[in-house]
Amino acid sequence: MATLYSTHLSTSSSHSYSYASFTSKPANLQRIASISVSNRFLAARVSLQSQTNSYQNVVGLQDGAMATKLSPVEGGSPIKNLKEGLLSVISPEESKEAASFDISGNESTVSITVVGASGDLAKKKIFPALFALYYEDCLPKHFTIYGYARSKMTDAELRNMVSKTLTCRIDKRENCDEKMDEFLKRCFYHAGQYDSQENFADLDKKLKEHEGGRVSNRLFYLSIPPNIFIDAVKCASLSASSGNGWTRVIVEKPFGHDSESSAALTKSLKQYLTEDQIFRIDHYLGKELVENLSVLRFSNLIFEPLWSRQYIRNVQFIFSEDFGTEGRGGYFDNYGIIRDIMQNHLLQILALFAMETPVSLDAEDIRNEKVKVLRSMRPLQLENVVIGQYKSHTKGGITYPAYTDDKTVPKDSLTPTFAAAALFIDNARWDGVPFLMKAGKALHTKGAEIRVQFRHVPGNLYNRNIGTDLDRATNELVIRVQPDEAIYLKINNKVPGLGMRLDSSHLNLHYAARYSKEIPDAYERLLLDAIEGERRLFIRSDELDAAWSLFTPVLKELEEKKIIPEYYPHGSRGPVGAHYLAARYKVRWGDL
Ligand SMILES: NC(=O)C1=CN([C@@H]2O[C@H](COP(=O)(O)OP(=O)(O)OC[C@H]3O[C@@H](n4cnc5c(N)ncnc54)[C@H](OP(=O)(O)O)[C@@H]3O)[C@@H](O)[C@H]2O)C=CC1
Ligand SMILES: O=C1O[C@H](COP(=O)(O)O)[C@@H](O)[C@H](O)[C@H]1O
Repeated sequence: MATLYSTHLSTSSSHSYSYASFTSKPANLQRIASISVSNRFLAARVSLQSQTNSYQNVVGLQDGAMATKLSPVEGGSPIKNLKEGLLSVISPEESKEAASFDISGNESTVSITVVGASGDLAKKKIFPALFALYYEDCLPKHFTIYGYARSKMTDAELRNMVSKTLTCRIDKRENCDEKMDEFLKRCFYHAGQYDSQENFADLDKKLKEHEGGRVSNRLFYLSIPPNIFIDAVKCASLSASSGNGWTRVIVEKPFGHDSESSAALTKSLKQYLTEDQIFRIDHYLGKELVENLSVLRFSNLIFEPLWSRQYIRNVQFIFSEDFGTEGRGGYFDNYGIIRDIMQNHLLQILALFAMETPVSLDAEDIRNEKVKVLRSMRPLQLENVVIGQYKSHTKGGITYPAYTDDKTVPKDSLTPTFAAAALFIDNARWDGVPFLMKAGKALHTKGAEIRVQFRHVPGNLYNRNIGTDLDRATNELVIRVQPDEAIYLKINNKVPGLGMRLDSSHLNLHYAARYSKEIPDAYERLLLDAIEGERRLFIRSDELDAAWSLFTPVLKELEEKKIIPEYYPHGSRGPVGAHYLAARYKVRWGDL
């Protein structure tokens, strides 16, 4: 008889939930430590413990119903009987039921506490993402969501607040209202201070009531200002962590202000949590096109051979917003655009872009490669940075405010709302290739993209037809992260006709045209990963240290020397200094 040891998997196929089971228990197997199956990644990681050793193995799954034999495990002598292990995929109905059991066959539950539930991020992103996961049937059978903050609110008031931001997928909308009602019934609120163990102990009691004696797994999402992270972690960990399941904490950025404060934050967090329990979120890593970066590169033969200094002239990471810091000036003024966007979002994308092929898709293998890239980089030099700040601008009778018009920003603030930087990776693959970053608020457009500019064709036969501007004729690969996601490659082609005129065209993978399914929000992917214990898209502490080491010296220098930013009109293309910086490295920004 098959014994159930397992957990759930989620997928978009008809077999949306399944469990893994062994048809017979290998004789010398003491316990199955964990089986995490996710055919989001078409793989299962199986961890086993025998009397003397622990083993891990990753097995492939094919979409839909199938069974996979486990091959002998790595490390030490294989457990012979393990070959008898069989992963089987069952029907959605059976499996939804099975998903609520842990590996020992006990019923389990997940409690998600949004700490800072009254805030902007909770309303805008976290609750809508949790609802989207519920709507897509991705949350476990037994789950409860708690909002926690100091504001006084009843459950009904929280539900009312949350309901205003919930939406259903445009491409589905089936049973939308019904699903929203069901979801809201699973949301509760507990008012408390962030530094009160007593208040968290009260929360613990309420969570236990909902958990009803099942194995309790608890996820805390710290959606609060950074100065209260540690208080909240201390109280949650001492008074409200799970007694018999896992406890994980998602920590929002900023992870410190510089190398020293970041190290101090990590040290304090580790007084109460192990590194495995800390999920440092960078929501750019959850964006669909950022996820696709590795797929594009490592699953297509045509790109990887070109991915080096030999063929790539420069790489550009560009972020722009067409609005200012409205409403967040108080936070922003302490950080500035380099800390807000470059040191985390753009640098994380750069590391993924430039890393060597990881040994596997396992979180540690990927993070190992990313950290190597970061540690091979030269700390940013002052001469390789341009900073700007937006000033007021009147257009069409409307006056757009300056950054310093924000009441929460000091009138004499020098905080950059724009920055451009040139970075270098001193390794064999990327030696001498400029990696340019540009990020700004209150610019003329909103978007995020990666631009890869390839070298000129040597001895170009078509020089005459192209003219003198060789730059315009080089290939460029653009990964448009947002909005209107796309991956396109700029190539040269002949204009049809009897003459020989060259044109530049795009081979375009335009997501809206190619896929009818709505792209999930980054927070959905990351919340689901945290629930499933998948760490691939979260920042490890050594990555964080390496990232701060690159930016801390220049940030200090900018602040100590009180460097005046170049002022640019609200709604413009930003400071002209960014063009001089690029030109110094013979680069032209691709977004012009
Ligand atoms: N908003 C966004 O778009 C993004 C936010 N983040 C990060 O996410 C976290 C949450 O952001 P956001 O929701 O905007 O933050 P908020 O400023 O809205 O704060 C969240 C909640 O924390 C409580 N709070 C605020 N200030 C204090 C304080 N000084 N002392 C104690 N409690 C306080 C308030 O709840 P109450 O008074 O009810 O206790 C508030 O509702 C922050 O770390 C932020 O940097 C990251 C990316 C984007
Ligand atoms: O982390 C942050 O990101 C947002 C931009 O995120 P997006 O997903 O809307 O592109 C930015 O506005 C904010 O300043 C920053 O803290």
